[in-house]
Amino acid sequence: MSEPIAVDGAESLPERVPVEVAVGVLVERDADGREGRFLLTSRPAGKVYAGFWEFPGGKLEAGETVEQALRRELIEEIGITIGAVHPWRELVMDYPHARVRLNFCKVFDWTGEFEMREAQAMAWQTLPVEVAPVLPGTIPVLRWFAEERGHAGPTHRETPAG
Ligand SMILES: Nc1nc2c([nH]c(=O)n2[C@@H]2O[C@H](COP(=O)(O)OP(=O)(O)OP(=O)(O)O)[C@@H](O)[C@H]2O)c(=O)[nH]1
Repeated sequence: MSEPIAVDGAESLPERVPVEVAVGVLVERDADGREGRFLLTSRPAGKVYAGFWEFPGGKLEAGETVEQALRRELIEEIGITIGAVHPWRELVMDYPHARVRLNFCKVFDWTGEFEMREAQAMAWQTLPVEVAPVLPGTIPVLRWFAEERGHAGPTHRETPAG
């Protein structure tokens, strides 16, 4: 797996055991199976990085697998029941507040109505992402999308438009 990515302020901290996080990358596909828009949600008020855009998900609870945590989090946070979970990539991020291992899973099928149960916002996006700012841990995912899709140029903006 790749080296951890450190956010400013985290470098001097001692080695920490990562907290496991299940992250859902919900992607729309067309009739030919080509991937299109993906879902970002904003972090709720009161959490670290409030207002930053990320992929929905959250920490594993004791005894849970990534898939179980993802199913639970997506019902709890955005009100949908997901179908098959496709493990995609892993990334360790060192934040000042925590070291996390992000277990990104693609999801192409879900049922239910989207309901932002933590008063977040949601946005279906393509590259380059229009919403800003995005969470540091989201930026590598946008790069992976760019590689998969042959997208050249910026993947996101640093500050909101306007
Ligand atoms: N959900 C999610 N978390 C991410 C992403 N990228 C990323 O670095 N993270 C980090 O992973 C951790 C996830 O924790 P969280 O606060 O969302 O999890 P949770 O819902 O279980 O939180 P809680 O402990 O407040 O109940 C945070 O440190 C967050 O900054 C992402 O794309 N999605």
